[in-house]
Amino acid sequence: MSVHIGAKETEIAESILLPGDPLRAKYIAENFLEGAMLYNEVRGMYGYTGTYKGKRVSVQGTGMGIPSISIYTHELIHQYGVKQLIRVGSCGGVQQNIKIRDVILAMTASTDSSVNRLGFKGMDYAPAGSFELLQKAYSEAAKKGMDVHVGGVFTSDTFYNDDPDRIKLLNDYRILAIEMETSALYTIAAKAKVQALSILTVSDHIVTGEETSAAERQNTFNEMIEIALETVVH
Ligand SMILES: O=P(O)(O)O[C@H]1O[C@H](CO)[C@@H](O)[C@H]1O
Ligand SMILES: O=c1cc[nH]c(=O)[nH]1
Repeated sequence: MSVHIGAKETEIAESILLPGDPLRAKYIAENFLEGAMLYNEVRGMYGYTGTYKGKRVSVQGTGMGIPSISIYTHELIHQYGVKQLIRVGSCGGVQQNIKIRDVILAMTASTDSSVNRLGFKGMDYAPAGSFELLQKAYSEAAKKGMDVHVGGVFTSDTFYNDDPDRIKLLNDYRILAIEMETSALYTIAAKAKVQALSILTVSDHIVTGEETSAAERQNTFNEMIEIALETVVH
């Protein structure tokens, strides 16, 4: 057991999917994994281990924001020996060519969080996803005929932000979408020398205000989940 995860040492697989929402973890376990066993209920942050196409895979909710995902990834890597971490999250589209329901593979994650600056003695660090996982995810998506966007995302410490200049700035620098965890995931994984990737579904568009319905979200989340699981088994 770790401080926030109630699993025994051997109950978590080396490859894990990380949704922010614990109920998305339950949904993935119940609909995509065979023989899924619930290993964590501490704080309602569900974690399950099962198999996908014969390979042992876990799925763990991380909560929202950098502090929360940092706790779970730290414990998963350092106390449970997890080696491959794939976030399966939602995000807000920024560029005009990004449409709701699109899937994004996050190559890099810029951020307004000061966590990395504190750790890097005032210097800027460039959090990047695992090239191997990115390449596999891209090719698995292509095999399924799914169009995905690949590029930089922005990890924000705030969900509600009404500064209009911020969106223009992100747009000018070709940021594809905003979410709240990837910068921390990539930084923690890099230091621990393990692989990480964020696969994101656009749930709403920050500029146009378009939104998905709950049913639409579920179906498009399925595409992202399938890409993540195929990436893990190939
Ligand atoms: O859908 P998840 O994975 O939680 O991701 C996004 O949704 C939450 C905000 O609603 C933040 O955690 C953001 O990163
Ligand atoms: O706009 C959005 C949508 C999902 N997640 C975010 O962080 N922002």
